[in-house]
Amino acid sequence: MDQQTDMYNPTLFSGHPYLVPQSDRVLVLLNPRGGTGKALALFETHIMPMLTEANARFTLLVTERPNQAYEVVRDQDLSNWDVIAVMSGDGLIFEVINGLMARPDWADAIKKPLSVLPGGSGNALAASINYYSGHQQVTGNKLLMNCAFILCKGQPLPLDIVSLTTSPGKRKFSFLSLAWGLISDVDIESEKYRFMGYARFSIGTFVRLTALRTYSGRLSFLPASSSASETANGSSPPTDSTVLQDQLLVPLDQPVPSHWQVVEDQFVLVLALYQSHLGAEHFAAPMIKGPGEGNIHLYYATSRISRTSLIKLFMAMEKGTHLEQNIPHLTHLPVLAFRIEPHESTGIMTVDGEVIQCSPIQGQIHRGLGRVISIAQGSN
Ligand SMILES: Nc1ncnc2c1ncn2[C@@H]1O[C@H](COP(=O)(O)OP(=O)(O)OP(=O)(O)O)[C@@H](O)[C@H]1O
Repeated sequence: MDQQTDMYNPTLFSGHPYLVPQSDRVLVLLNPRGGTGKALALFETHIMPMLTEANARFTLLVTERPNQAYEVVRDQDLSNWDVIAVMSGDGLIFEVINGLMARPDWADAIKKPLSVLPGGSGNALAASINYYSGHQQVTGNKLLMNCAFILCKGQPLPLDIVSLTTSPGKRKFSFLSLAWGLISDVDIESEKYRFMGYARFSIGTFVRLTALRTYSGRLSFLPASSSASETANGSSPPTDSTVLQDQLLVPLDQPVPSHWQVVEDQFVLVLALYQSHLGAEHFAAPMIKGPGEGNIHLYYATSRISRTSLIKLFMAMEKGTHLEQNIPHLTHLPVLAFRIEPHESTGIMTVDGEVIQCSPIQGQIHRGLGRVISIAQGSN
């Protein structure tokens, strides 16, 4: 579908019947402060008419503070809802996934279909779902309309989730990325240009490239070409089902298993990405064709990379052609698990665009643990 419109117009979708089952009950969680702060108005003018047309019953919950969405999905009876739609940037989706994983019945709860309606400045999952569903790369209201159409016409597909550990018992569940160095610096330092919307990332990249930083540390990873069923210590995975088991990992205070690869260097950037888009115009992993393929795409650049190469990288990333450029000192490989051990605690690390403390962290992918509404290629 390559139709795009700024305004809701039901006739545009004639021939594509709305498939939201009439009985579907949708909980819409909306962050009114996301992006340029227009999410609520856009919901009323663009999304509500589509949901009404689709006979979907929805309840709108406008969040009033950080962490509210986390608490709602952690504490509420989810049987009231068939779909949880999140109209926000990636930050609120992160809250929802972590709220679902904090429930005693997490294994069932995480299967609740999510739907993404872009309403923030970082809309990477929305852009990825838009791509998987066969749409052209678009931004702003066009992306929003495509995602609303996907909510109405799509189906729940498996969503990969990466379990991240920073210290014993301290876990986060991530649907998008772990970044250290240039990419997280730009993401966070450009917050002050939030009023510019998505342009904040271009300005932030330019500013950071003029004063490039390097970070010293150790990066370890388990290439995807290794046997996925192999556990970290060769034994059977633990059977305790009260928590999600990371059978590929050993505790952070122990050396990584001997079949992992280790790189010790000065890094300009490290990025572990598990969706196609890092932002609406950052087509960073074009090889990912669906939300549940089961690989982490690991990129890293060492301090030997030139500024010219970095500019080339970011420019080509807009169209997803960066891997065709053979950029020196940039490595890409699919992995199942990784560990990052910064030598210093200075620097910015982000999980799904949210800042975390810069300290040792490791993660492994759980293929198709969650579910997200998308349109599988070949199914429409
Ligand atoms: N009413 C609110 N006021 C302030 N913050 C809120 C509110 N509701 C949710 N939040 C918080 O705002 C954070 C960022 O939201 P979101 O990701 O939706 O927008 P964004 O513009 O893309 O921001 P970012 O680029 O920082 O991810 C979320 O982590 C959430 O906790």
